[in-house]
Amino acid sequence: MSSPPDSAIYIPDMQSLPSRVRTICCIGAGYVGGPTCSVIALKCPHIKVIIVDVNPLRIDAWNSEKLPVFEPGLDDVVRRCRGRNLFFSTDIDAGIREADLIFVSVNTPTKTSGVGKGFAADLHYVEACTRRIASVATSSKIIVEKSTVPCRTAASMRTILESNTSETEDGKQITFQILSNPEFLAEGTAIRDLYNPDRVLIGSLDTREGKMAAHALREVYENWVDGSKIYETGLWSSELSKLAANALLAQRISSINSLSAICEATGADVSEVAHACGLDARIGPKFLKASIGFGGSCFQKDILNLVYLSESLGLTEVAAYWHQVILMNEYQKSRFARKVVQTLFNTITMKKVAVLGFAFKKDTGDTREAPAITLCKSFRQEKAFISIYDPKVPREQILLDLTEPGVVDDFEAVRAQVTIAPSPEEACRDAEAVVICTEWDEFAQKAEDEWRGIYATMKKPAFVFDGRGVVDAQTLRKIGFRVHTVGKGPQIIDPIWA
Ligand SMILES: NC(=O)c1ccc[n+]([C@@H]2O[C@H](COP(=O)([O-])OP(=O)(O)OC[C@H]3O[C@@H](n4cnc5c(N)ncnc54)[C@H](O)[C@@H]3O)[C@@H](O)[C@H]2O)c1
Ligand SMILES: O=c1ccn([C@@H]2O[C@H](COP(=O)(O)OP(=O)(O)O[C@H]3O[C@H](CO)[C@@H](O)[C@H](O)[C@H]3O)[C@@H](O)[C@H]2O)c(=O)[nH]1
Repeated sequence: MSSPPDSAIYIPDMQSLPSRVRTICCIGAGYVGGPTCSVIALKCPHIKVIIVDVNPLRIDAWNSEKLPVFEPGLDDVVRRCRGRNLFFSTDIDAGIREADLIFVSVNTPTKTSGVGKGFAADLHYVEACTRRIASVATSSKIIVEKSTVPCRTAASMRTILESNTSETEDGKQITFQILSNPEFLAEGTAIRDLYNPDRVLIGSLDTREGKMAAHALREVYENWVDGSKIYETGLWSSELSKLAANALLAQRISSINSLSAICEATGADVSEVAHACGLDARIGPKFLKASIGFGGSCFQKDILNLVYLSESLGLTEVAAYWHQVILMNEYQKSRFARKVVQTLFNTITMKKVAVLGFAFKKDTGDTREAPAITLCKSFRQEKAFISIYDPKVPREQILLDLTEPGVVDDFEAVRAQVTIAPSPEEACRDAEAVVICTEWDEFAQKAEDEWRGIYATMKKPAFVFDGRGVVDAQTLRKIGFRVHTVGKGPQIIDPIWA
């Protein structure tokens, strides 16, 4: 450390922040870090992008022909940049040292033990990255929170970084600026969303250095995003906006799903109700598709996080309000599972149930919080035989998802009860019911003849439970199927009109 000059207040000589970004390191090569930083590499050929991860298998896969994440368009992006200005590596320290700007894009799951268990975000991966950056950085850097984090996480990161800063070789103290830049991509449309985002949010401290750092990140995005779509806010607003956006989106789904229950009981049609409501420009048509419930790694986790934040702030009513969105989602899943059992004469024991689709939505192989898991687990409890077909989810992943952790011999029990079919036709052969859990195009576009073929191989009466509203119920009924579609009740003829 350089010694302070005599009789003067010691002000360390600070190494200024990089004003232009030349090298980016992304810590976390997952569903967000991989696609996001691959697109940055594609759109910014003058920037070197290094994506690092602790998981060597994941990095190997990113460096192979079979990427660890299935996402339409992603293969092409990676093929065009990998080895040019895009690199995947397990050498986290080298990546940190080389970068001017570091994205922290690690997982922030819900805590499973300790204080806040079941609600709060587990921030230990974020903290581990922050400490690693502090201990190995040899130059000033811009640190960007890409992970979804609770409001004020940047303050903790800042404290850790400032308590551990070192000096450059020529004795200048290195500095860090933290930005919040939450990611809004949805899986299945990630590349499209990244090419053409509704907005890019950059939160910074309201200081000269904070604004400079935000400007440097803005310049990266301006290589392909119109400047008017880049919205700069304070750090805490940016962090909270991410949780708020997911809570508002999920709330719409729980709202329409709650209405789907009323539709089923009255004979109203939820797709007509959604369309009628969505025609109001103030409501809008998107995100009003009734389903067996929302899944995915984000909605539930982020709302639980918001609930925990509200509780911690003593805002009990606010916490209860948002918690209801999750409770409604649980209700929707269990309501659908109950409907299957009730319709099949109150028992599915020893019956074969075909499940079409296991991913939490179409165009992804991701099964995190997939409603199909809840449904299949409840069919398992009813002692049904389950045959599952999904075009993208690997067999081992499905078996793992259906195994109860910590239950002795459950893996073998799952294998005895669950089969993974190579096609929808195979899954449905000899089944008593078909349950559609994911809206894959191949189910929606199945021709009448193909359904006829499926019908011929099933036990009779043959039932279809459409949890996504994707099949043409009338055509299927014509073939002979008995069809239940979420949000569509039996036509009740009121005696007045009969
Ligand atoms: N999945 C989505 O669609 C999505 C969208 C927007 C935001 N987010 C948020 O982005 C974050 C990442 O989500 P994801 O789906 O990419 O998670 P993920 O689990 O797919 O990827 C996270 C990666 O981080 C790695 N990692 C963890 N700790 C590390 C460390 N200390 N050093 C190096 N690597 C480490 C893990 O090995 C893993 O590969 C989460 O906070 C999530 O809420 C996710
Ligand atoms: O009208 C709808 C829309 C969606 N869903 C379901 O909701 C879940 C989530 O879908 P979606 O939001 O499209 O996918 P995610 O990849 O989870 O993306 C959400 O979560 C991400 C992670 O935070 C955010 O970045 C995205 O903006 C946000 O849409 C899926 O199970 C969908 O099937 C419905 O049931 N009805």
